[in-house]
Amino acid sequence: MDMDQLKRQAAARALEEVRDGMQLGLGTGSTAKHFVELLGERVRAGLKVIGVPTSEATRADATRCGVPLTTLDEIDHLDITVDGADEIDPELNLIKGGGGALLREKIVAAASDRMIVIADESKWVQTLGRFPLPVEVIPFGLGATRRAIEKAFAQCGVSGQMAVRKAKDGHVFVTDGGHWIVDAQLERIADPPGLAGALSTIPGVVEHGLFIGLASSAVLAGGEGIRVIERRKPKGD
Ligand SMILES: O=C(CO)[C@H](O)[C@H](O)COP(=O)(O)O
Repeated sequence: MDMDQLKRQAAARALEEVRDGMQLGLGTGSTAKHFVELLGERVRAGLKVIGVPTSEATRADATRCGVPLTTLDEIDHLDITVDGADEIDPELNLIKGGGGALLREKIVAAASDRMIVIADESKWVQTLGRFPLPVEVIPFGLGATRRAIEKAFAQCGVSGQMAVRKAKDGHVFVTDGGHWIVDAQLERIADPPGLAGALSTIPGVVEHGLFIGLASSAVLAGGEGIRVIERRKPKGD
């Protein structure tokens, strides 16, 4: 079975948790796109749900698939967010933002009663960090922000190359919020909550790709079948 089929299987498993009347956060990326497509099939068959997309790309996909959309200004909470991830550790800490949507993804996940992460098994790691950590930054004062990020890394015992993300056309990648992303090649993040806290205090950092205490469960599809890992601590701890 190829990777794309595994992603679709994980998405299909998460769809089993969706009930009539639910308000859903819709993630971004190739795995989340499978979820949106499968959800669209159910909506066309009569399921009543409403979704909040985490990116303009997902908004376009959901609209094409016939999934009705709303915003976090119109509704006061979400029942479930289903989203992919770049890395998932055994505490269900995540690295996200490979697709550049980390800011909206984190806002939507934090507004949800449950976040279900869907992925193929390759995203499961013992320690986060092999995937470059995305840090969303304000272009103004980037030099100062980069120095502050380096200082935060040093305080947390990590270091590595940082690079401003480029789009396929070679220009700087600009997020849906109009910001830039610095990708940091850290290799091994021993204390994800500590690093998340340190990055959050830097003025030019809008958000970072460490999702701590947000995922309720992870659905991992692999050659041996599907594994569902539930978070041990309650959400927010
Ligand atoms: O965080 C994300 C986008 O910002 C994605 O969820 C993450 O990059 C995983 O993407 P894919 O399902 O394509 O592997």
